[in-house]
Amino acid sequence: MALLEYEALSISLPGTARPVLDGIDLTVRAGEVVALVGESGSGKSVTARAALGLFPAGATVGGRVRVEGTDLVGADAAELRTVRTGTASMIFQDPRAGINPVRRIGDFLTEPLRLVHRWSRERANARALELLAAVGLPDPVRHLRQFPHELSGGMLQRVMIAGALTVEPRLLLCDEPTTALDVSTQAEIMAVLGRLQRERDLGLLLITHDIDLAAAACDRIYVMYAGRIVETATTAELFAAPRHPYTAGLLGSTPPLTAPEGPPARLIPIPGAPMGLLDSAPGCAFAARCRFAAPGLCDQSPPPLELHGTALVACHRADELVDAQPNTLMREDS
Ligand SMILES: Nc1ncnc2c1ncn2[C@@H]1O[C@H](COP(=O)(O)OP(=O)(O)OP(=O)(O)O)[C@@H](O)[C@H]1O
Repeated sequence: MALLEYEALSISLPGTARPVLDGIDLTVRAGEVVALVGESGSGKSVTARAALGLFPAGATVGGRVRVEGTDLVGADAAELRTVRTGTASMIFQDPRAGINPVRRIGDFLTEPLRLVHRWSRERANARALELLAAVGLPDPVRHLRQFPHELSGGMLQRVMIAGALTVEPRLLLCDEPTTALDVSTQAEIMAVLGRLQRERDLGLLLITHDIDLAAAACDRIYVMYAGRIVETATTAELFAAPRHPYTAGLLGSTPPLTAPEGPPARLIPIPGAPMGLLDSAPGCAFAARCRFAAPGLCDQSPPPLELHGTALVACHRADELVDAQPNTLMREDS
């Protein structure tokens, strides 16, 4: 049984032209690190929140989201509580938005343990101290008494990671956990997450717009566009041979983490803009921005997510493009 499993999850909001999520299939196994990558507005955060049974107000929800077998679509209050206070935890982009500025760090870390799990103050404090040390904060005893404004953004994100781990979850959902931080702090936070994931054998779903960050941290990558998964493969396969033109576009529009030898690669932005919820297309949602779109095919019917080689790809032309090198797929002028 998968730790986290989405099966044809669809979410629609009233007054929109297309679903926020359209038939999402995604799996995270125990101890596995998986990324969900895509541009702003593609539906990554809505997908992550669904793993805690959090759906947008007024939404129509279809399909399944199972956490250790419990389906959160239509789950009752007791099932949701078990998942949210035990199995799964979430870390968000902005640590200051997730913590009460007038409560001490110690209260933030110990209250869930004392109020939900009925731990004694001593036991909860001991656990908080252990976790503050585990996330690499220098003075756990002092930090327990501090207020959020006394810590830097990077230190506070470590506190949020400690908070997410208080109940010993098996699944950690990380929604852009480093986007609000400077570059060197980003690397430190990713290192802390990686170490804790390995030590505790956590299943981890990393939500990010940064495909290089995903590659550095993850075993497998799902690429999302306009509410659909357009490609998924192991990180090595995806980077060696991206099969969807959007994946290739993402790879070509972000600077590589490590500089290759020779002159720096030219970065090529993906032309056009992502599709909003008020726009819809009868065919592939990426067709209007895709230099490989075939009139009469790609603009007519949505491509299904199908196995091409070892990757799942939603592109009508995936087989024709399979031999194209990533740089050919990305070049504007070839
Ligand atoms: N609660 C909500 N009510 C109405 N619309 C929503 C709600 N949550 C998300 N949306 C819309 O759903 C779409 C997907 O949003 P989502 O936050 O999942 O995107 P994202 O890929 O995480 O983008 P970003 O990286 O900018 O956060 C957006 O158009 C957003 O405006």
